[in-house]
Amino acid sequence: MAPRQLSPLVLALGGAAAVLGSVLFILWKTYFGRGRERRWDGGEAWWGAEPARLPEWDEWDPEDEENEEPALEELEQREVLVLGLDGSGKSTFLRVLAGKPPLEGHIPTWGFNSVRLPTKDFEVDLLEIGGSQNLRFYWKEFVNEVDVLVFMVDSADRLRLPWARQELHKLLDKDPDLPVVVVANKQVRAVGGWLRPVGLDPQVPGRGQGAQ
Ligand SMILES: Nc1nc2c(ncn2[C@@H]2O[C@H](COP(=O)(O)OP(=O)(O)OP(=O)(O)O)[C@@H](O)[C@H]2O)c(=O)[nH]1
Ligand SMILES: [Mg+2]
Repeated sequence: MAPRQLSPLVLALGGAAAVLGSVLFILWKTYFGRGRERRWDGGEAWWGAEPARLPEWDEWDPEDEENEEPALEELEQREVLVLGLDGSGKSTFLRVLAGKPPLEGHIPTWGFNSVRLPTKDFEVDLLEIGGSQNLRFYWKEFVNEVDVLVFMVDSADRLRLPWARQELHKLLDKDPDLPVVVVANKQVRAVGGWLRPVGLDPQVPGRGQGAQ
């Protein structure tokens, strides 16, 4: 029997997904540079660093400029990849970190979304890649480029916890040394525990697990 022909719609969707992936990859490379060396040091918890504070207008004195801290462009950068299934709360997390109110309803991220947070010593770039199924394929391309992975889990979405677990473990297989923070989101709506369903032991040192 002759093999079935792929419909033009399937071909077009496949082509669009491939183009989107390539664009994502090029943008990422342009944005963060190629082959970053991970600068993780367990004793150096840079995310606890004091946020940069801009001076109040009446505090500003031009004579202080010589003693000023390095300009933002001179600061070292840290890259944080924020992944998780669609609807787990990645965009909301980034918005809240950037001091913006959460959006009403779920507006899927069809590519990526980023926030830059200055701290006293570093600039931290957080990059979300959308969690819909056709974008998950590209996640693994980025894990070796970042300093930390934040993996967002919707604690209330119990039916999809095994999928979340599977996706997380695929990423960890790709880079076993990657520092990971698992955020158990939407806990108010969840019933029961969450860490074990995603396959991580809360007692294992070296894998930070955050909970919201
Ligand atoms: N109750 C509750 N709802 C949340 C929380 N965080 C996000 N949401 C809601 O969950 C829905 C999805 O949130 P998003 O931040 O868009 O999810 P996402 O992970 O970025 O989804 P994709 O971009 O599709 O991968 C939205 O309706 C949010 O308002 C939370 O902590 N608690
Ligand atoms: Mg999103």
